[in-house]
Amino acid sequence: MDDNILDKNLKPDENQIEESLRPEYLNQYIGQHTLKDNLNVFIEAAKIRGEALDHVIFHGPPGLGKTTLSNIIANELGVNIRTTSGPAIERAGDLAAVLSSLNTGDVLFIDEIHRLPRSVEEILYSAMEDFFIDVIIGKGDEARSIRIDLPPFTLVGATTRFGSLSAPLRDRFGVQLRLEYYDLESLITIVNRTADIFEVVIDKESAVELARRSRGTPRIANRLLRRVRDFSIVKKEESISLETTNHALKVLEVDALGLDPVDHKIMRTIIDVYSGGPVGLETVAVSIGEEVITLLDVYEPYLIQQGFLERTQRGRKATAKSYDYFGHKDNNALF
Ligand SMILES: Nc1ncnc2c1ncn2[C@@H]1O[C@H](COP(=O)(O)OP(=O)(O)OP(=O)(O)O)[C@@H](O)[C@H]1O
Ligand SMILES: [Mg+2]
Repeated sequence: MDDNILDKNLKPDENQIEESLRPEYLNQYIGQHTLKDNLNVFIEAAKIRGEALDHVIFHGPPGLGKTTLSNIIANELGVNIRTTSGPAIERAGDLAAVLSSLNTGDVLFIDEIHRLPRSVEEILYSAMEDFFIDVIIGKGDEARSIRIDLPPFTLVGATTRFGSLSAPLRDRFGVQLRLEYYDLESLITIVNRTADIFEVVIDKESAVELARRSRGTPRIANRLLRRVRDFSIVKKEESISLETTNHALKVLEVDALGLDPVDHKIMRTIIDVYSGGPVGLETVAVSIGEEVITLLDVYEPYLIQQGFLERTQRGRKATAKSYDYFGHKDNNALF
């Protein structure tokens, strides 16, 4: 398949489509009820107090809505948002420049915040805690440090790897929110909402099927819907049928549980080659020719959540449930 449904790197046109699908306010945001309720209280309280919202960190697997929520925070507060990302900020000076351009109450969104270089991260400590930064001007004997005061602002961070954040950085986020995989009902609502925006009609059972096979992830639900829509258009359907949905998902190699060939390779390797484990994820990655990071961020969390994979001190293990599902000779039958 040339086009991986799970790919995190969006093509330019896809980027635009994602933008067009982003809910702008909290009341349009589907699912994640506990998180939403909490966030709503913090936002309302900040507005009543007339103060900047406490710093917020969103963490969880890709495509669940971290970037979307960061933008929603700025919209709800009625402030400007500056967006950057960990890998984009190479030097302390880059961050100092961004910070000193903020206005009172603004949101600074740092995506992939776990990838900030350490020297840059250290600048954030005083900025987050006491709203100032110390900047070194000049070199050698001439070097001196000057203090720049910052307006109160809200740092919003997003990460797929909460565990990789250093403790000092993590502790400076007063609000720490974890996104969970979406339940079926929320995903059905998301599929129907996206269908409305795309101006396509979809059968009820097709929406359920897409929701069921989208790995609890809105981004995947939206992508699958786009692909299925293409099949439906070619067949000149008035409404996306279940038959077309099933056919498209088969062609896209998405199995009945939303798992793809890489999931299958991971589990088959652990079961067949490593007798069910425990085996290090690095070893599995090498065996199947995928990057460890991809397995860690994208594949493993869902396999664990579905009860197929277990993380132990000595490595990953296949569960009894995974033997039931993946242990067949002919796994192609599952697609
Ligand atoms: N609760 C939701 N309701 C409707 N659409 C949603 C919801 N959450 C996310 N989406 C849609 O899913 C897509 C992916 O969301 P988003 O970009 O916010 O994910 P992310 O967590 O930032 O992912 P990544 O870790 O890859 O950066 C967006 O197009 C967004 O509109
Ligand atoms: Mg994002």
